[in-house]
Amino acid sequence: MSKVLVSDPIDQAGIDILSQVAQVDVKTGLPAEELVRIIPDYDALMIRSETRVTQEVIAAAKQLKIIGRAGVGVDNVDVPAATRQGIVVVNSPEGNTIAAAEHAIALMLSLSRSIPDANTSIKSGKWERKLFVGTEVYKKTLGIVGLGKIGSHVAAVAKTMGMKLLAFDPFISTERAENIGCRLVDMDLLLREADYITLHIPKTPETTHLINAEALAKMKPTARIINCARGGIIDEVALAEAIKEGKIAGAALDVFEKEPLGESPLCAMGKQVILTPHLGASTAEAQVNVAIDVAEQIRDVLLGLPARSAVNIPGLYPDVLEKLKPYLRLAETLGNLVSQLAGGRVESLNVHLQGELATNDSKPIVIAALKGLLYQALRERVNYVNAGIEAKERGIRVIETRDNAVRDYAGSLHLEAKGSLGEHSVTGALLGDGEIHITDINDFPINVPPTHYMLFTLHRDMPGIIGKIGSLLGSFNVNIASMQVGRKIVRGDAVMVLSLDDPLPEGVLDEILKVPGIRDAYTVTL
Ligand SMILES: NC(=O)C1=CN([C@@H]2O[C@H](COP(=O)(O)OP(=O)(O)OC[C@H]3O[C@@H](n4cnc5c(N)ncnc54)[C@H](O)[C@@H]3O)[C@@H](O)[C@H]2O)C=CC1
Ligand SMILES: O=C(O)CCC(=O)C(=O)O
Repeated sequence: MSKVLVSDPIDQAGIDILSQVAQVDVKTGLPAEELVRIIPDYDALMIRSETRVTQEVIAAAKQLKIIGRAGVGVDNVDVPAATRQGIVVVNSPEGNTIAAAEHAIALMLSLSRSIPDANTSIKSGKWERKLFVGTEVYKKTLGIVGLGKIGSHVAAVAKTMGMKLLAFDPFISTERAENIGCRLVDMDLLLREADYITLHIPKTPETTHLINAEALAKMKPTARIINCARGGIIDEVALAEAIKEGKIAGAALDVFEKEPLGESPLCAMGKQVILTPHLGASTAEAQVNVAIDVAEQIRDVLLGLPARSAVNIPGLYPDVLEKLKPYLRLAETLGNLVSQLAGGRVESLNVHLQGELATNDSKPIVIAALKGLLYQALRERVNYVNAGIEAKERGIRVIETRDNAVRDYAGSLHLEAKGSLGEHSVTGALLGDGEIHITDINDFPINVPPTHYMLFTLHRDMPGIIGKIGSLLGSFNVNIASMQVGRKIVRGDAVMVLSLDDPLPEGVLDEILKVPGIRDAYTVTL
């Protein structure tokens, strides 16, 4: 039975799903060295934001197949190291969107009405009404940095509160921003015009200290900033300084450069600063959502199925994935077949997508073909995560061509491998019921389903040759399940494809190659 380690607090709904397929060990608050010590035992790791999955943890995780982050940000996981090791990293891109957006709005309103300090004041027996006169957000300008899932929901809520909306996001169109009710502007203008700024971007090298002393100096002295995205996007030292010097009016932070926060100049500041301990996703609803979302993906991967929100393999929406699944099987089978025909080192792979396959996102199909192509070399070590990297590291050039005209099948796939021992090609398609058929080998038309043991010959089309091969196999007690011949002209070159019930015993291939008229023969195991 598979083993899953849950190293951060996760809702029981997720544990229940994992328990259907695995032994689940919940061990939270593990010191780093303890995680490194026990991780070799586990097939899957489920975390939130506390556990740091470093290169050292990944190097020790010899049988880990998947890391599930019950949340959005995967900055606590060394994703490149996981990818190199073929470990899928999944997250829950939408499970906590509403929670994080509502927390940002709550912080904005708390800042404008000093709610935390007013609460502390009254509970200490005071009645300080004058001290807590606030400002309204109505008709004020909100600058949203990052108009993705959370930023868009913040926009929708802020709009209904009568706020004017500016947005900075270099990766979305003006039209999309306008549909959400935002004016897309550059960062400089947003900093200068906004009364409130809220950050909803990932932490990347480009966004680290995006809000530094220089940016803070551009803001209005009455402006306030909210960070519910990632610590480190704001330079905390520069922020404390800017508030102290009256360059801006205040800030609310849920995330910090170092978590837990510990000592910080921000802690000593009054009602202008509100701090929460990374609570953006901490609602009952969001925790159930992310736990279920990620646990289902871990369960699927442990059962050998693809994950719907993997961050280090081509991302696919579930409905697209469902439609592509049979084609992924086709691509993998053909990749495996063509690598066995090629026999030696493959230098380039031409992937030609035909018909409806050409209209889909082709990246997963190419990855599946590479996974199949590398299977003989890497066996279980190759997967959807590392197939692209492994192919690149082996210097395999991948050429992709496409033709969306529909021919004999709704969609078909043609793979052409060039390598140290020559050139080979295979074409395959799906029948109506999803069954895979090989429709072409080295440009000879055939029509056979792939089977576990197969024999392919290239020979001269001449009387008696089929009988001779049949008798030869019979003499070695190899049973033929089906046989088909493909040729272009009568008595020219031809291919023969045999599905066998048994593997070919050693030495039989040499005997086949001695049969007059046989030019080449290949055994294939799929
Ligand atoms: N405080 C908390 O507990 C939570 C924090 N988060 C964080 O919130 C952030 C946003 O999450 P989502 O909206 O789900 O992500 P998303 O991927 O839907 O949106 C991110 C947006 O940022 C934009 N962006 C990327 N680089 C940018 C740049 N340099 N300048 C401006 N825009 C840029 C992207 O185009 C995208 O539209 C993430 O950092 C996530 O980790 C998410 C959930 C909970
Ligand atoms: O797991 C958490 O509580 C943090 C959520 C978060 O920061 C995220 O989803 O990016």
